[in-house]
Amino acid sequence: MTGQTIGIIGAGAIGQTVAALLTHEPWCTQVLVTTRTTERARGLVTDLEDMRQVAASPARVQAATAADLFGSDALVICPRATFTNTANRDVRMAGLAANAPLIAGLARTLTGYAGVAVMVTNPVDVLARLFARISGAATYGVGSATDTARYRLTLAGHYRVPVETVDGYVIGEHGDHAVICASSTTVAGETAPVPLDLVRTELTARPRRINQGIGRTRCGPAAAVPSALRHLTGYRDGTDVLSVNREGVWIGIRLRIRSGQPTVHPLVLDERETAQFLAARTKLNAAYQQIQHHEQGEALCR
Ligand SMILES: NC(=O)c1ccc[n+]([C@@H]2O[C@H](COP(=O)([O-])OP(=O)(O)OC[C@H]3O[C@@H](n4cnc5c(N)ncnc54)[C@H](O)[C@@H]3O)[C@@H](O)[C@H]2O)c1
Repeated sequence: MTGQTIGIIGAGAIGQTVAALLTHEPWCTQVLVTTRTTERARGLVTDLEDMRQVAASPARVQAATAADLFGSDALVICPRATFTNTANRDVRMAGLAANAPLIAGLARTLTGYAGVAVMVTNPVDVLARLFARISGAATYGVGSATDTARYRLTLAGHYRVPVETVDGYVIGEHGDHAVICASSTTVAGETAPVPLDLVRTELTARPRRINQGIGRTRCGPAAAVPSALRHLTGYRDGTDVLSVNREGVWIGIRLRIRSGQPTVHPLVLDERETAQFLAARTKLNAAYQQIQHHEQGEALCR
């Protein structure tokens, strides 16, 4: 496989961290950065050039416009509209009204994009669907991978075992309707009781703790992006938990990705988990109805 060019839209906490991580990926030869102001994109590019020189990383970095990104192999979409999030529950869904027009405008600019698009902007499942519907691009949302990582860390802490010995997934919405797949979880190869209340509390507490401490979550979610791109660009085969189109609704599920081609790698769910997954689906579909009108409109950033 030849080196890949990755376009990043949005140079905030996530975009900056993703860009820095990508420059260390052996398969990534170029990173294009576009954000709301040219000054911000240039600032990030200059900082990354310095890093590249110090760290001898292979990827070149360049500021770009959204329209320049047509030539890239994959896109990372992580802008955030300016709004104050005052929600205590369903925190990610609170970005729906503000971020939907932004994502719709970008999708119109990138209509016909032939590469893979990875959505990060929240609510990620709903906005991945919006971007895919308008642009026509193969679009995947990242979110459940971070939930899965947090789940494994929590269980490992609870059982006082190395995290590598925990095998279990969080699917569904990246948000309050996340589905903890407790019935299929194993610890050191054995099924183990999952303290669901503790896990739910920690899935909420971890991002809150990060936000209170450093303003924005960045490293964990950003790391999920190169992990997904490694698989989606065909550099390496692997398993991921991504938000994809399941009968019209984008929702987090486990995928096996071989030679860049994802197939659903289903998890066996018990009755409660199945009901929760269906509830998540219903919620995500209802949220999409609120922003579906953005499928009509004008392009941004051309
Ligand atoms: N899916 C996940 O797991 C996950 C995790 C963390 C954050 N997020 C989401 O990612 C998004 C970004 O978060 P952040 O902390 O980096 O935000 P941020 O506020 O730090 O940065 C947002 C960036 O978007 C840029 N921007 C705004 N409008 C733009 C436009 N029209 N075109 C290009 N760039 C534009 C801004 O200039 C800014 O650089 C948020 O929606 C956040 O909720 C998702």
